[in-house]
Amino acid sequence: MEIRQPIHSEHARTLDTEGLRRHFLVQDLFVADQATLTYSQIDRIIVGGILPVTKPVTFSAELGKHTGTDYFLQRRELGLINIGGDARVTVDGTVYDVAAREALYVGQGAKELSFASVNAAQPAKLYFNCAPAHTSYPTRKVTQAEASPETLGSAETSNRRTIYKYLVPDVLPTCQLLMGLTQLEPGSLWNTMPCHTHDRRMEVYFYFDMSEQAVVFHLMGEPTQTRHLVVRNEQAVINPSWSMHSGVGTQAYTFIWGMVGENQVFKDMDHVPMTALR
Ligand SMILES: O=C[C@H](O)[C@@H](O)CC(=O)C(=O)O
Ligand SMILES: [Zn+2]
Repeated sequence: MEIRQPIHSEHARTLDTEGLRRHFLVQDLFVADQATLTYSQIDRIIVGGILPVTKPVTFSAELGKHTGTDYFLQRRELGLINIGGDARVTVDGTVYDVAAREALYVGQGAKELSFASVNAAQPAKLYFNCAPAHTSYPTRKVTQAEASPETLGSAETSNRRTIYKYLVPDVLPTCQLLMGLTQLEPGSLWNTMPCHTHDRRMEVYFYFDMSEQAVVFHLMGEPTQTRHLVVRNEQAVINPSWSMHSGVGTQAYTFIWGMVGENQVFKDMDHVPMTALR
């Protein structure tokens, strides 16, 4: 498990390209027959990917050492969204068939988890966020139709997109984790502009559905001290609470957002006036 320390906004201002990438960018999320995990000390979120190909992937007993618990989810909850082929996820003996663009919430206390691809030629790709939890809510699958889609933006401003809210209080209870997926329409390139912060929650963006040539210029930093990261397909960015988060691509793309922190009100955002951006 890779550990990322938290970072002060005054430190972040001083970083060059390599420094920004080292602290905020998560690369190589999907490795065949493995689970990759990056543990950020910002709200103690764990960001990861699971790519089962020739055999099911399980969480090793070693992981409990990192969390100081008997097993990985003893005091944690987990949310995943499948961006690959059909998956079969087994949680303490119960099998969940998780197709492309479906999500699975796994409640605190789940002991035995196994992640398999239904067809090795079209392996499942499970992107997940995992956060400390204080109680156990039921494990449940959420389909895209259940994820209260909301389309906003316009072609004129190149930001026409649909936000699918999978793991939000309107759909199911979680301790703190919120997760969803935003899909841009062809020809639209911008996400989350006009932009916002939410001092009460941190947020991770994971970009995918991109060709090898495509990049997203992910914008972050204090609104008066913006910086950018060049992000490629299937890479994630850790955005601290003080950071705005937005992006513009060379082509349309899709991204998964995940938030943890103080409250679960999706609309609780501090909108940044366009005139304030530097
Ligand atoms: O706090 C909420 C998150 O930043 C995202 O949901 C925003 C987003 O998907 C978008 O505007 O496209
Ligand atoms: Zn946000």
